[in-house]
Amino acid sequence: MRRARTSDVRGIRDLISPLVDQRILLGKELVTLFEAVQEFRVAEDDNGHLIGVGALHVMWEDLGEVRTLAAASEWRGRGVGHAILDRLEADARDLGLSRLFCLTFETEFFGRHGFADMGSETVDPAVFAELLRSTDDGVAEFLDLARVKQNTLGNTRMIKHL
Ligand SMILES: CC(=O)SCCNC(=O)CCNC(=O)[C@H](O)C(C)(C)COP(=O)(O)OP(=O)(O)OC[C@H]1O[C@@H](n2cnc3c(N)ncnc32)[C@H](O)[C@@H]1OP(=O)(O)O
Repeated sequence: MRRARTSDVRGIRDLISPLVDQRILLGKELVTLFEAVQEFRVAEDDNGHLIGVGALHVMWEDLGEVRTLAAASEWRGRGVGHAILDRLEADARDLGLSRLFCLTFETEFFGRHGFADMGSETVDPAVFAELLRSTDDGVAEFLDLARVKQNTLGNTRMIKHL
């Protein structure tokens, strides 16, 4: 497990692209992945092939989002996802975050990691107003804004208090 490098970005795109086609993950342009490379952790096998990815995006002083978490299909059920999520949580604590959001179909997997349906949990009105200034879709999903309803449909908005 290590931080991603720019040379990983095409591999990250290839690992997630079948999941994007299945509408499990949101599609990201290559330029967006390069811009976000510092957010990514990658897991690799003994030969240096990518077997899992995951990203942590900071949204506010205390609040972050787990994004684009995926294990290569032939590696699922072998602990890769849990290891990456543990690492992202440690990164979140190091950054001073105390709440982690995610939007997912994988409610059992995240539930076993201490995430729970966030229901109507939100932020105080002053912070809400500040977050509304963001153009980031993940922030809009956290706020449950109408403009991203097509992304949130069928997914569960989950949160973990660190
Ligand atoms: C915010 C978002 O990114 S949401 C999108 C989430 N990603 C997706 O839906 C993409 C498609 N799915 C995936 O890529 C994967 O299924 C993930 C990322 C959800 C899970 O990754 P995996 O590597 O398969 O999970 P992992 O193997 O760690 O855990 C699954 C089960 O495998 C079992 N397992 C087998 N070996 C091990 C091991 N060595 N260590 C831990 N768990 C293990 C456990 O029983 C675990 O069950 P648990 O969740 O009850 O603990």
